Amino acid sequence: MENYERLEEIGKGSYGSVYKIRRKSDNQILVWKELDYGRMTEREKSQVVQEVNILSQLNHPNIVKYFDKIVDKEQKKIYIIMEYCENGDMAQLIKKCKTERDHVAEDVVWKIFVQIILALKECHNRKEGKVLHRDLKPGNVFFDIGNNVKLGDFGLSRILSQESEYAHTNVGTPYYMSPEQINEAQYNEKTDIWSSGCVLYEIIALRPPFEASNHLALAQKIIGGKIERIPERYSEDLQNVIEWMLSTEPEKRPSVNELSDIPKIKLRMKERE
Ligand SMILES: CNC(=O)c1c(C)[nH]c(/C=C2\C(=O)Nc3ccc(Cl)cc32)c1C
Repeated sequence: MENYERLEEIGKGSYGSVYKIRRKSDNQILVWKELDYGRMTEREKSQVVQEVNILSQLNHPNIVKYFDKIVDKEQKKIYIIMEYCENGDMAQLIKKCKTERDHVAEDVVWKIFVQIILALKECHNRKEGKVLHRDLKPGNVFFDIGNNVKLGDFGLSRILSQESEYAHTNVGTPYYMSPEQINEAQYNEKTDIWSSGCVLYEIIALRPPFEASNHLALAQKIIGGKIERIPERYSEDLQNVIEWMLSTEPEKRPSVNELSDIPKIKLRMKERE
């Protein structure tokens, strides 16, 4: 703790607050997610261990970098130290576009989309067992100083060990919940594909693809599978990939590898190599 100076609170992650901090040794600006495990159930505690374990193993330019963790036994707090993303999260970008009645240019949408796919590829194609993020939403997609996309907050993530191909605990934010999660069926990496389709839709339409005033009506819309076309200014290509990702049946959704073969995505992935 003494190695860092805590600066202002900048956000609320799952289970705790995110603070901007300064590492005294080199004045590097980082963040820590402060978690009060004193009030956590055993399950929640093991989830935190899982989060730190997963984050420390994932090393990719489009996933927030994990640096260290500090456990304060007296205060019963754990601090997860990660990289600072100067330009905040995508929820703020969407809010800004809405207030300024502005739209995200199609080219920027593809750039963001490609980086989310690259981050998901790192998670889903991991040889030690695919990692499901499970809580993809605009509030968990961050931008660094260069506006590079950083997938963050693996607070609800899960490593799918080889044998158990499916997970079944029900978590995640209602808006972005997939049909299979609502049906309490089993789900796998295609659930992340669904929620990244929701995120992509929201960057474009500046609202989630499925909205309702209560969970039941929302669930009916999500299972109903009707999606309003994205604004006319955006291409058929974009509309088609979103519809593909938001297929009600998980098997019909593309994998990260199938998404990588879409010409407009393949092209931009090559540019980033
Ligand atoms: C108003 N808050 C912000 O603009 C903001 C900024 C400048 N950074 C953040 C958040 C993070 C940040 O900067 N790095 C992070 C690493 C992991 C997680 Cl879960 C969150 C962050 C936020 C929410």
